[in-house]
Amino acid sequence: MSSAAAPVITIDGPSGSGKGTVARRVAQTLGWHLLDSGALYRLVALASLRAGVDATDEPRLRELAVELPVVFAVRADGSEQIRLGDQDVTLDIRTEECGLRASAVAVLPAVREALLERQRSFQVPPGLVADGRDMGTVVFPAAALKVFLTASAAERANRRYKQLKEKGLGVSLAALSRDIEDRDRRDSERSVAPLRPAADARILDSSDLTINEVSDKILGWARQGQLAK
Ligand SMILES: Nc1ncnc2c1ncn2[C@@H]1O[C@H](COP(=O)(O)OP(=O)(O)O)[C@@H](O)[C@H]1O
Ligand SMILES: Nc1ccn([C@H]2C[C@H](O)[C@@H](COP(=O)(O)OP(=O)(O)O)O2)c(=O)n1
Repeated sequence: MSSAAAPVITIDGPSGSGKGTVARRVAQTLGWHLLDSGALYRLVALASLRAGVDATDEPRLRELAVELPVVFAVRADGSEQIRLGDQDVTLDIRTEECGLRASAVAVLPAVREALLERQRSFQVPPGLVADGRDMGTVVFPAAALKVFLTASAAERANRRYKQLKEKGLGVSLAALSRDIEDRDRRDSERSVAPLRPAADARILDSSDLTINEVSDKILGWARQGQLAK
């Protein structure tokens, strides 16, 4: 099978809707590859913060995105590790500071363009599950199954609050709710690749569903579409 023929499932949606968690589960169940596209934007954000590059300096940010020395690795205990050069940045990219900066650099067309081919290179057999904002609309418009995962803003803020606390990254719920609102607005209102469902996406509201229920629903759609047994 050529790599272009490898099937893709896209899961797009706003922050805290559960995309990353569910994409990982679906990929594991199917034995497919995983693309956490948000991690790439977060890595550009972190690299820019560390290099003292301004969030509006499009030419320098583009360079950082082109050069990004990222390695998605698995540790001996099976956990995932994200490296930037020889530095383990798995946790550093998950802070709200990095999320907000990622949302800011993601507005810039040159940054998005610089990351496009890198994202498409993940489409290899036996298949790919890709999560982000524009996976179904821009990066993989021919994906076999497109899901747009949502949840109420309050539920998403609560989830993110618990998640960051578990990781030892302290933040107040009120500040987090504001950050999520800001990010929702910026991600949805930008002119290039805004956050919105593809015309052929299935919309799934996870506010009252467990992680298992969401994963099973998507796997059911994959089976209906003959993508899985
Ligand atoms: N359906 C769900 N019900 C309850 N918690 C969830 C659900 N989906 C995800 N979560 C939790 O919410 C947090 C954010 O999920 P994550 O997958 O990182 O969201 P996203 O990638 O959309 O930002 C994680 O701690 C995850 O375990
Ligand atoms: N495909 C993507 C993925 C992320 N982004 C931008 C917009 C998001 O606010 C940031 C961070 O994305 P990420 O998916 O890691 O964020 P959440 O886990 O949903 O909070 O990057 C994007 O513009 N396009």
